[in-house]
Amino acid sequence: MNATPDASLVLRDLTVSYHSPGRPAVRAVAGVDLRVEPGQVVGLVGESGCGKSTLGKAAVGLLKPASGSVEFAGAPVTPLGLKPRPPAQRGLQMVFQDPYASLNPRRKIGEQISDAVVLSGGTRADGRALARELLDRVGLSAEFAERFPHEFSGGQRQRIAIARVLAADPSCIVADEPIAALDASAQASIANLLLDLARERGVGLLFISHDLSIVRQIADTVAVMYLGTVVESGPTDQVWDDPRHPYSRALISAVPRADGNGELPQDLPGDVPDPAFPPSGCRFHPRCPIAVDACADAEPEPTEFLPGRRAACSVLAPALLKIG
Ligand SMILES: Nc1ncnc2c1ncn2[C@@H]1O[C@H](COP(=O)(O)OP(=O)(O)OP(=O)(O)O)[C@@H](O)[C@H]1O
Repeated sequence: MNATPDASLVLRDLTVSYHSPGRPAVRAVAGVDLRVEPGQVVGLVGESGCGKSTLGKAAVGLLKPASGSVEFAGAPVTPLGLKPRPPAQRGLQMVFQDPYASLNPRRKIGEQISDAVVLSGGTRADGRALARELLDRVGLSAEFAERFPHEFSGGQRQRIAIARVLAADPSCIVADEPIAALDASAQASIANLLLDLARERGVGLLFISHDLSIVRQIADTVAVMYLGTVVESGPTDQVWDDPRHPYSRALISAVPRADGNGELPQDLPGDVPDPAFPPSGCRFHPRCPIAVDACADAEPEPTEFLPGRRAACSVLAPALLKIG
């Protein structure tokens, strides 16, 4: 099983909005460009509520874009439920935060893993054989195929969920906080399992997490989100060692939160604004230590100041380009 060579996931100027009665629309993702190449691990980080999950769901077709586009393997991703997915899009799969919710409690896990084989025209016997092989691959016993989800720990269930995704022979996996619900020892092993899949099978991985230290360990490139926009992106080591956008700087020098739920950016005044009422111009300007009056007027375009490195900041742009 090898990933399709052209199986890139490409988000272009993606905007996703939520509409609730009596409330202004919430642009939870506001004009994001992002690319995940085969075999590449892209980390998506940012504080709670910045739009990471919304972006992940739109990337696999669980939410419909308000504007912009999502393409996988050169074709637009079909929103789920509208019409049958083209076979090539079965290669785009999602791993969720809560593995239990994605498993049927009443069916043996071997059957659930084998469904993907049957869906793509194989026999149930082939599916069962593959399920045993994949359970072994994700570090579980092939004998577990005969058991039910409730018999497993959180970390084991996430391995089962990953085995089920692998049965669809994915070329790209969007993993939305796949370790957030797990205990510390399971967190590292699930993150490493996903990383191994990217390396061994050439699977592209969009790894969404508020855990900066895990992202730093496994991601090749990282995108930092703030209030629906990507403010900085680039090779992980470079962004970590030398963040340029004022928000990335604050996030990367972050302190762990007392509730264990990610990190809090340091030295920033105020809270993340309500995305139903985003600030004008640059969404970060009311909290930004280097903002000037003009930042309230125009939204900054991302500037590529070094190959593969972008930051969206009008104040820094001239200096960044000079450095680049
Ligand atoms: N179904 C919904 N209806 C209305 N607003 C929503 C809905 N789901 C999310 N939002 C809002 O969209 C914004 C982005 O939410 P999202 O869950 O994508 O962020 P996140 O970065 O993944 O946060 P978390 O890590 O807490 O899940 C938030 O302000 C959230 O309140």
